[in-house]
Amino acid sequence: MYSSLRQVGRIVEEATPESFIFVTTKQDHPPKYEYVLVKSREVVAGEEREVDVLCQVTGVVSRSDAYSSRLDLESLERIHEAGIDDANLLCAARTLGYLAEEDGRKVVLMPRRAFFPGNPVYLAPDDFVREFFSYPGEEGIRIGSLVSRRNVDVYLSVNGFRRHVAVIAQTGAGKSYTVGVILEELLRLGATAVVIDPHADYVFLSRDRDMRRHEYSDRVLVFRNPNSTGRYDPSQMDNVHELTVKFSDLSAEDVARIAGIPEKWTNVRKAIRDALDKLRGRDYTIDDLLGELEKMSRGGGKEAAYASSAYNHLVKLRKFSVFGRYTTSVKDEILKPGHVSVLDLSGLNDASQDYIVSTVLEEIYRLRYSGEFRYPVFVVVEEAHRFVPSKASKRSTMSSEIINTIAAEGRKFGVFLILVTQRPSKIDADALSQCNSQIILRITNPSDQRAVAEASERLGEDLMRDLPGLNVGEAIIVGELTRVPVVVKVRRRFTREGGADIDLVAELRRAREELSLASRTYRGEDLLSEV
Ligand SMILES: Nc1ncnc2c1ncn2[C@@H]1O[C@H](COP(=O)(O)OP(=O)(O)OP(=O)(O)O)[C@@H](O)[C@H]1O
Repeated sequence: MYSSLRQVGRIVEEATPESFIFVTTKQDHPPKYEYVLVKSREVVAGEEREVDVLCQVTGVVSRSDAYSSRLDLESLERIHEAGIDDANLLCAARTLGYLAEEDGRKVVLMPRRAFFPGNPVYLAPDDFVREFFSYPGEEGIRIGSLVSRRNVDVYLSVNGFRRHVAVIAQTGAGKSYTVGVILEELLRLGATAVVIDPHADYVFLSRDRDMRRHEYSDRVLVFRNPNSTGRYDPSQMDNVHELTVKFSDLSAEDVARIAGIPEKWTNVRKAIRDALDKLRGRDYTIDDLLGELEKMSRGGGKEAAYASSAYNHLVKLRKFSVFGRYTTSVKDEILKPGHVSVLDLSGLNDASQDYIVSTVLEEIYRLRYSGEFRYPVFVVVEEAHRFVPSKASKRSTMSSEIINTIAAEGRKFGVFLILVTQRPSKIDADALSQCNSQIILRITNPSDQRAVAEASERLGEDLMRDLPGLNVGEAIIVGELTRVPVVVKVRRRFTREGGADIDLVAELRRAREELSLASRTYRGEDLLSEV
């Protein structure tokens, strides 16, 4: 099938259908992550036939008997001078599978029969590798290229998003960048998506890297809360809308929670309830509630003290002008077919963000559940551990229930989650394990590595070991998004990032220029002369 198969080794010692080792050459050995091909005989559709099995190098070891660790340096030098070179090179490889057709679709099957010692190992041709990592036409989205072969593009299965996705990495490893690539592709496919964006990382999605509009600009909407700390000027951007919540829609419990009044402060909470009772039937604002509490605090006794305490907590909320006279409608404004809507929650306290996320997600779910919204919806939740925390953290949030519901039932109603987190050990294990696919970038923290391993059955020990060694923008992808686990260099974004690392050198240079501070480069001689 492949005219120019190049042999790079032979299988030695024990070999199983899952893994084997092969001896290769020192000059030209396949590096770690490289793809190799081994031929095997398997029963496919009732017939035994030869199949080409894709395998991946998981480790490379060189060994020598002559250069023994028991010898001293002089003896080793003598061996070297005598021109003895008995080192050989061994590669460990794991099997990824062979391609077969089932119901007109390409599937990857694992071989059942062992490979045999002595069998040749070939370098896998590019076209063979490509078949594993591509999907026909609109069935795939291009995420990047193979780390080990940059000329082989990697696509994710669009249908793989049906069973939710988790994007996990430590800070700065490239999570938001990767999600940006996915959103670009979803825009191209005309998908409807809502992005929960606590740090205004996605607000420039409508602009290219040079801040120019691109062909999908009109289909990116940004909902900016009045407290946003996002570094963008709405007047210079397209499709920026205000994100607000009608204060009088909040229950007494919601108000107390958002104001940070602990549940056990029942008397203070009651003061809020009493004040709200007096305002019922009116379209009141936070100032009206503060007015009522102030009146109550002027009376005598304990009630006045509780009202005063409630006042002092609530007055801090006033600065969150997100709570106004109008609730931005999910049905009529946020959820627009074929649009990506970014909810910029930056600058709000955790409880306000939590309230907004829970109400927005509940409404999205309702609209899909009832059939009122006819298209599938992708929901990106950045900082997911803050909205759906682990049970062990003993933190309760309003949004965890709806996120767990969507994680468990959403796929039946066409709501698909992309949970993004830098703390997998801090996110609810149930929600994480409902994400059938994981895109995992660099993680060095052992407890986070453990949490990832627990949530993903497909992340074998080999891949686990690779997590700390990934570079920025490199990801291991496992699950239904790909036919076989893959290590990818995520492609460049064409849209502009919102939360990219700042160029500190350039920023300091600008500060020096603006402050007219002289900059001086020290050379070695200068320093010596000063001493
Ligand atoms: N695939 C990539 N190609 C090029 N640059 C990348 C890639 N991925 C990430 N980067 C760069 O690395 C930096 C960190 O990326 P990003 O902001 O996505 O990380 P993060 O994991 O989301 O971090 P945080 O948790 O702090 O938000 C950015 O400056 C970004 O430009």
